[in-house]
Amino acid sequence: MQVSDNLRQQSDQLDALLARCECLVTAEAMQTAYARLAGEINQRLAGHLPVVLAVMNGGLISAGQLLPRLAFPLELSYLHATRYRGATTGGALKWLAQPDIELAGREVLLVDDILDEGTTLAAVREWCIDAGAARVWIAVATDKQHDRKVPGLTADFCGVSVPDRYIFGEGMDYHGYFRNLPGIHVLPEGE
Ligand SMILES: O=P(O)(O)OC[C@H]1O[C@H](OP(=O)(O)OP(=O)(O)O)[C@H](O)[C@@H]1O
Ligand code: HPA
Repeated sequence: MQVSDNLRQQSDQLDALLARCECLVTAEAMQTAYARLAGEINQRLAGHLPVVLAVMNGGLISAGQLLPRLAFPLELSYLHATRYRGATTGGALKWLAQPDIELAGREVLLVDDILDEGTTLAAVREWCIDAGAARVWIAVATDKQHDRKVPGLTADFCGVSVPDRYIFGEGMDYHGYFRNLPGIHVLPEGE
């Protein structure tokens, strides 16, 4: 099948943009971070039969990296709550899918790619508590450093701290693209 000129041009533009971007955290450093994160989760949650919820879409990669490293029985599901929707600043949170596992009395581990302002994870945590979760834990691949966080919201398990810039890769997108990139990348200043 022929790729349209328009798609080919967009693909070339994304390649050109990526070539100008800086890699903040290498793929190797992320593998080290996932391994440490999984070790911490193993220590805290082994024996608790937690429900692990991947926060889609971004949490897909973090969950995929962490789950094979978790060495205890757990149940897995997902939810989709989004507020950036392809943009680089967040708006209102929209639920697209709710978890299909009964959470009453369960320990729940939310897995996401980034804790930025915390609006998403605060709302998801609240939803889980309303659904009867006994305790909600938060694991994120990255935690952005700034003072705009939802008060009281912190990650229990964090891979790497990142500066206050729009980042992508390891599940995080730039206008819907680059989630599949290993490592954490940042746009050139001012773009
Ligand atoms: O801490 P916050 O400021 O709320 O931002 C973090 C959230 O933003 C991203 O999701 P997004 O809304 O982009 O949805 P997506 O994962 O489907 O792209 C990311 O995956 C987190 O869930
Ligand atoms: O810096 C970011 N990059 C990608 N997705 C995000 N969602 C919240 N913050 C970010």
